[in-house]
Amino acid sequence: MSKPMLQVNQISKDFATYSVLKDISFTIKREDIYGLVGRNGSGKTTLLAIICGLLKPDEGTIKINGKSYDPKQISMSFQPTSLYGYLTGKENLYLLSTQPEKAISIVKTLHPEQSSDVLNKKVRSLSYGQKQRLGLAIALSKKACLYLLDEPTNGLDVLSSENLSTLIHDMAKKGSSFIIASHEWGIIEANCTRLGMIHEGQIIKELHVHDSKDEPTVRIKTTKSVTKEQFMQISIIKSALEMSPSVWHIKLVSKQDISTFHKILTDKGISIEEFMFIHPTREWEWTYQQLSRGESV
Ligand SMILES: Nc1ncnc2c1ncn2[C@@H]1O[C@H](COP(=O)(O)OP(=O)(O)OP(=O)(O)O)[C@@H](O)[C@H]1O
Repeated sequence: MSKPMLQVNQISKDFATYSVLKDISFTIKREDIYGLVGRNGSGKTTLLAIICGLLKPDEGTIKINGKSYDPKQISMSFQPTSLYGYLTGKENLYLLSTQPEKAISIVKTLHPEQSSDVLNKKVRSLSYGQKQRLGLAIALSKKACLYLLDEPTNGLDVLSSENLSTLIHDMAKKGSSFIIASHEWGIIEANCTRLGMIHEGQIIKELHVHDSKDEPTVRIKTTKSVTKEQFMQISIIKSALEMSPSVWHIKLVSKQDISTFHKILTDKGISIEEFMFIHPTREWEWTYQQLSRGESV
């Protein structure tokens, strides 16, 4: 097993009397794309700011490749509000990026058709999404081993989001790691290899996306009402959660069980009118929605 590239050890942070982060620990390996999810105010930005050295934790340590690190090894996405409005996009890149030519090429990659406007117009006349592309280009052009992207798809159109995903994948394949904090499940599903859910100052759940595909979840709608006990008597079912009347999320013990799933249900007298696979990150989306509504999970 490869060694962790990033080690976050027992990080705590209070603002006045409010504990934002409480004893947070997790690790990231080379090429991981780690999705940090949690409702507004859960501490995602605070954690990213601590990891990149902008904010000091009250307790805990951050290590990269087993050593205390130089913040130069980390690149955090640049908020579009930090750009200079009276300069053009290109002038901002020359001022704020350590590799402006690379940043220009990233702007072109994100949205080829609009890149000339984004690079040559004064930033104050650009839309939020166009400024976001400049911010991303500044962050992604820096030579770093870890990239921290805070809400990277805010304001981006579909084309720019898709191109951003391709760019992230390409960089990860070459050895870069990412932490992406986002409320937008499209970017999480398209990219993340691991997820961490932050709630009340702690990471309460972690998911290895690839591993969880071994225990697939299906969403079914039954023609008649079925109880949880009936499902749980079936040996290939690991868990059953009723989402709404007759709509269930069923986790199977193994992906091999998919081929026999229909037949076993039919043998037990359970017929289904709808069936679909659920991507592991989508299961999380429901948990996240429950948390956002203030429900316990
Ligand atoms: N400098 C600060 N001083 C005092 N409180 C702060 C400061 N920065 C953040 N907070 C508080 O810490 C909590 C966590 O904020 P943070 O921005 O980290 O959350 P977040 O998960 O990134 O939220 P969002 O999803 O809305 O971006 C919030 O309650 C916020 O008000």
